[in-house]
Amino acid sequence: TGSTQPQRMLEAVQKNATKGDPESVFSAIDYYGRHKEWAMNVGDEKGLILDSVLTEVNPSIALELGTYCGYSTVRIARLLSPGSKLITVEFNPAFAAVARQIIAYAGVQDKVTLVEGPSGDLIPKMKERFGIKSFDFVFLDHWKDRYVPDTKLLEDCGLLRKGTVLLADNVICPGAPEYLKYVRNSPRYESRYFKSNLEYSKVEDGLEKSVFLG
Ligand SMILES: Nc1ncnc2c1ncn2[C@@H]1O[C@H](/C=C/CNC(=O)c2cc([N+](=O)[O-])cc(O)c2O)[C@@H](O)[C@H]1O
Ligand SMILES: [Mg+2]
Repeated sequence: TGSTQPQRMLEAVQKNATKGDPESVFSAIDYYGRHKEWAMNVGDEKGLILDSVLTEVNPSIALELGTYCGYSTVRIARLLSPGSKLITVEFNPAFAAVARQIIAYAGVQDKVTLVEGPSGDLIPKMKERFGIKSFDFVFLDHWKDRYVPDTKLLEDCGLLRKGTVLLADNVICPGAPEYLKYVRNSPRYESRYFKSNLEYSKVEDGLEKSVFLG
């Protein structure tokens, strides 16, 4: 009955997931996205790649651009070590409101700070507002034409350090061609493509993992 897709996803979580169990929350969203109504979550297949990169990096401070309903927020937060934090940025208040409820339902709210507003405005304020020196991990999953400007902004604001890992969703579908050119041609990044499929579909998509070299 929810009027928007995020609201319908929240209902699916409340109906099918177990409170405090992050795995059941993102599994309920995957079930919904695969069997009820396609949704732009990173999903279960690419989610396994996200999980493995996260486990390898084990970030103390992580950033997510584009919360949407909080699927990847929950997926990331569940793997963070005690004391580690994820800052997630979302400029649509309605989506942010749903994401907060999904994050809370999963029980990962203590690890997550959801900041409402456009990434372009918020990134320059990260240091002063959150006392961050630099990010260990960044997940890019917002509008695809913002990947390059926001990556440059993160560089210019000194928010990347030698070894920071950027992981970008959808570099094939819908595609982020300028971003691929940027990170693959820059001597400041060591980039690698992880081939997969678009969420809940057979279309090719993948994640680009780029390590900032300083
Ligand atoms: N500058 C900004 N600052 C803060 N929040 C921002 C933002 N730009 C966008 N957002 C938010 O991030 C989400 C957008 C995701 C775009 N993904 C997509 O368009 C997308 C599309 C497909 N697809 O069409 O197959 C598949 C996918 O996995 C996708 O992520 C929305 O929640 C939007 O409100
Ligand atoms: Mg995506």
